[in-house]
Amino acid sequence: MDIGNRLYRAEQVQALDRQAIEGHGIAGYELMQRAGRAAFRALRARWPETGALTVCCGGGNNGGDGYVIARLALEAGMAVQLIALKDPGELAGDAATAAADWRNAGGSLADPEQPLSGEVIVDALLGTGLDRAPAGAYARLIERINASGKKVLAVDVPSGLDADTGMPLKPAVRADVTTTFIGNKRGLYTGQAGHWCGQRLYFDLATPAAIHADIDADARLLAVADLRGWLPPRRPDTHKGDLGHVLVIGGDAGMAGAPVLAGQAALRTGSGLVSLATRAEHVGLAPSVQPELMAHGVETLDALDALIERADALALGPGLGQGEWSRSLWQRALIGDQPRVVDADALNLLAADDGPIACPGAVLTPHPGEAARLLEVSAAKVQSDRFAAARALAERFSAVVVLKGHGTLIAEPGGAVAVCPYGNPAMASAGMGDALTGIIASLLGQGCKPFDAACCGVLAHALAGDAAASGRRQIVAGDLIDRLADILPA
Ligand SMILES: NC(=O)C1=CN([C@@H]2O[C@H](COP(=O)(O)OP(=O)(O)OC[C@H]3O[C@@H](n4cnc5c(N)ncnc54)[C@H](O)[C@@H]3O)[C@@H](O)[C@H]2O)[C@H](O)CC1
Ligand SMILES: [K+]
Repeated sequence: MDIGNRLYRAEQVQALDRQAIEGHGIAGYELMQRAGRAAFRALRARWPETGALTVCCGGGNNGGDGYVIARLALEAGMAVQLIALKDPGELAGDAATAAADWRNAGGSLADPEQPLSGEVIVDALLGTGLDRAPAGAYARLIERINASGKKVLAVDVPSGLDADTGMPLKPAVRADVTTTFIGNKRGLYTGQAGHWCGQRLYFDLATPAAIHADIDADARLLAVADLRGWLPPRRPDTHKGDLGHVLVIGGDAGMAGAPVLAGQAALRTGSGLVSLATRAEHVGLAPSVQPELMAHGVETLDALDALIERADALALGPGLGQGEWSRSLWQRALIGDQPRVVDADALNLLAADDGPIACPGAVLTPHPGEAARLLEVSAAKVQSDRFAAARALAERFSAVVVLKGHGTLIAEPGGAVAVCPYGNPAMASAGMGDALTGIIASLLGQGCKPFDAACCGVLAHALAGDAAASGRRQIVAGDLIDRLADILPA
């Protein structure tokens, strides 16, 4: 796995720093200079015409990185307005060295009350040392940076953003680019992080891979290259019977289309056969929009049992509703031998049930609101630490959990967590969840293990959404489903 796809908490990154310094003899100031060089190069690459910088330096090593950047800019002939929130003479360690080198290169402090004059602002106020909400001069400068309308490069972490959770301890710097070093931070990839980080660039600073040997990543970033490894190989003699039969259960009054979208997505993901168990009055819809789908009106549990019997995987929940009919199907289909996806109203029924029901072999796919109901907390609490929420759900229901939203998380009982860095706001519309349910159910039916099916499904869904959106403001689930074939390698 690419080192940059290993995601860490801030305290783990500090341990990596120590490993590099104490375990491999790379001086801290050498690392700081490499960080400053990497950030400066990224800045020049992104904004090559820039001739003037404003560099905002805090009182620790994040500020130290800023002094390195300021010195490099001076040496490149750029104008540099450096605003220091701590007297450089009071800095310690590597930051003091960086400030001295900046001073020797001709650097001088700007009046902090002057307007921010640079074309690009470098945020080197706070990094992994953030331990409280910015206040006083830090808060005021962060607000000035955000109000400036200038382009912003954040050093290591946007100041004020919690590197573990992706939540801003307001105020936080809103950056166009965030350059992060040595250990990629898990909080840069989920929740609100995309809003505060902008483009995320990771640099290993040429530290030896060995520094990662003794520190287990807290999570991993999904990568496009992972897709092929999860997809069952196709042999020349493969036939539809080899590719699984998915049964989609849902489609109560007013929601006839949800199971159809899930079924279409399952077909596009490679299922051999897809059936729908839905309201009798909805049976005609599926074949009329997708003749490859088989649809059955299920008004008795015997009829459902016969269909479940023939299925290799279930997609339980799209448009299921929460009435008597819904609940009877849900009770029959929630637990069983086949792997299953439990989504939408099937999750709400699960949350309404007294006491958690273990769902071994299942993949639960809540959005933050459904997750909140399942954990009996507020949605804000879920979003305040998505990693903790996803892990708690996986343990509570003994199931793989997909916590949807920006930076979707996939957690399995026992702790492994994957993060999806793809997807876009044009996907915020009804039906996207039904499509994801169908994709994951299809992969389960093709023999993928639940965690792999969830990771592969989330990744394919997000990549198809990016391909379908490509700059548009809004797409519908059908647009995404149509792009799955382009995303999934033969
Ligand atoms: N360690 C290395 O070899 C490298 C580190 N790099 C950079 O260093 C920072 C981490 O530096 P650190 O001094 O630990 O913390 P910060 O600079 O983020 O914070 C400094 C200091 O500020 C105090 N503080 C915390 N929260 C607040 C707040 N809200 N307001 C004011 N002050 C606050 C607290 O005492 C902190 O200790 C890392 O991010 C990298 O940028 C190099 O990049 C690589 C080598
Ligand atoms: K910063």
